[in-house]
Amino acid sequence: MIAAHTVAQVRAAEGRVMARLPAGLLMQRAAAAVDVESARILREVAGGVVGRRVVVLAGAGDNGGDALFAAARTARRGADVLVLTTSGRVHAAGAAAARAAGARVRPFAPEDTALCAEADLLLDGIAGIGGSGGLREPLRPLPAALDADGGPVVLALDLPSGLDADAGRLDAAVLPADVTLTFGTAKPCHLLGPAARTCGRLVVVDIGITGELPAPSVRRLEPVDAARAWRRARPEDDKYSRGVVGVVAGGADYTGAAVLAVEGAVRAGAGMVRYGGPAHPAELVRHVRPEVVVGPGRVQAWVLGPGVAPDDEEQGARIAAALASGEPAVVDAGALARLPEGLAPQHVLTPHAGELARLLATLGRDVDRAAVEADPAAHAHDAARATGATVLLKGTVTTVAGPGGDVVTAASATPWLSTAGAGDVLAGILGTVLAGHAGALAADPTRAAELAAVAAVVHGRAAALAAAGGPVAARDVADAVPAALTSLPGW
Ligand SMILES: NC(=O)C1=CN([C@@H]2O[C@H](COP(=O)(O)OP(=O)(O)OC[C@H]3O[C@@H](n4cnc5c(N)ncnc54)[C@H](O)[C@@H]3O)[C@@H](O)[C@H]2O)[C@@H](O)CC1
Ligand SMILES: Nc1ncnc2c1ncn2[C@@H]1O[C@H](COP(=O)(O)OP(=O)(O)O)[C@@H](O)[C@H]1O
Ligand SMILES: [K+]
Repeated sequence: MIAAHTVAQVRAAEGRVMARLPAGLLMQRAAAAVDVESARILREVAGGVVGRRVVVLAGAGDNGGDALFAAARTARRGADVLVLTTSGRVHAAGAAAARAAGARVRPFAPEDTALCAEADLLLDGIAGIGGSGGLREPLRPLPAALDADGGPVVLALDLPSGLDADAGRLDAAVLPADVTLTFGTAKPCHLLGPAARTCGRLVVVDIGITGELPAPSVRRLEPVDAARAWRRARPEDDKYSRGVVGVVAGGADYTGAAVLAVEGAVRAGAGMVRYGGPAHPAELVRHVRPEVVVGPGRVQAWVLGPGVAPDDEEQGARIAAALASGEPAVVDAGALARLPEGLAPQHVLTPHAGELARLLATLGRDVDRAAVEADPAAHAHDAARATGATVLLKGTVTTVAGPGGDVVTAASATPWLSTAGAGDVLAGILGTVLAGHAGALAADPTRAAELAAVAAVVHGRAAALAAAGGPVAARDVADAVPAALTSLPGW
């Protein structure tokens, strides 16, 4: 898991640690890590450190201070270091250290854009967690100038300048990084889309504040977390204790969605899958999966809505009854258009951006698909708070928001997963995860957010395995789930 903390949480933790340490020690730890990474990058891309061109952009705050002390260390290794200050103010001790080590230090001028583009390595110490409002003039043209092939490796200190540390938004000019070294803990911008895409490879540097940090406000689940959370079959299990998934999916028009949701649930290891729906998809489901039981009975978790038409009264009644039962449920596609009052955290809504925009519009919000894609976490959160349910928003980064404010993400495994029916398979996988943890969810329904992200991690890994770098069909994603599970580190 990668844990991310807000600016307020980081500042509080840093304050407590700094009160007991000599002044400036945390900054030296940050600068030392930047220097080591800089040297590693220079050896990799320029074959060495001595004489290699390093341009350091240093802003007015402590982010600039980190950059200046890092510049001093890298200059002492023999690199050719030019520090360009981007504000009238500069960290005085840092600037003195850089100069004493042989770095040149002067203000940034618009024509320096070309110098930046020619460097082997560009350190971004313009602004960190104190930044706001995007890149300012005269730095705004810089990202476009660096975009060309053969430009420098950009190493961001703490975060790419221009990002708001606490948000996934990307609505202002940002200097995208190839590598981001973040200090103490990740920040929400590193994990939330679309901002996360500008961070490159993320490295969290231990500067000694971990013990003072509270529970993270945003988490990214990794494959090893999915392995830990996945319920294994136990010797004492029977099919009921392993979890029965009830699938209400498909109808006269969309029969395939029923098959795919069922496939997802079966392949993820449900003890039993019960299917509820009209005769035609039911026959198809039985044909593809003879192990499925058609008709009502006890279930531990539901998968509701894939392929259900808005005017399908028969399926609508099954969905309403399932939601009224209070059992954990995946609420997908057609079921999203008929949400009752009184949803709870064990109900996991699984919209894509367009569906979430429609859902929020029914709640009186003035949002469209583009607005959701511009800030997925904020909109998922809004829907979770307004409905009382957990919301898993699909997309490049899968973003799960609980009604209590927690956010859990799963990074994309392959963009080939954006294919018709992939969401139906995810719904089935998640149904099995919820059914397998029905007892834990009864005790603490807020665990649904983490479990939803677990399902997304496994779905993504199955897609990556099945795709093997190329296209993949939804059905193949379901088929790859067992192999995806056994390939998890720590399985
Ligand atoms: N607080 C601490 O204990 C530590 C902080 N560290 C560093 O300090 C940073 C936070 O330092 P500060 O609180 O001084 O804040 P920052 O250095 O992140 O930014 C504040 C300064 O940048 C200017 N600024 C804000 N937005 C800008 C923008 N969009 N473009 C250009 N300039 C902008 C502001 O006018 C202000 O002077 C962290 O991100 C991290 O890099 C590290 O040294 C580790 C320890
Ligand atoms: N660019 C992308 N990169 C990675 N995964 C994606 C991307 N776009 C969508 N996905 C994933 O693909 C799946 C598509 O689901 P969905 O839109 O519901 O499709 P359908 O309704 O056709 O089944 C989701 O799991 C989503 O997270
Ligand atoms: K920065």
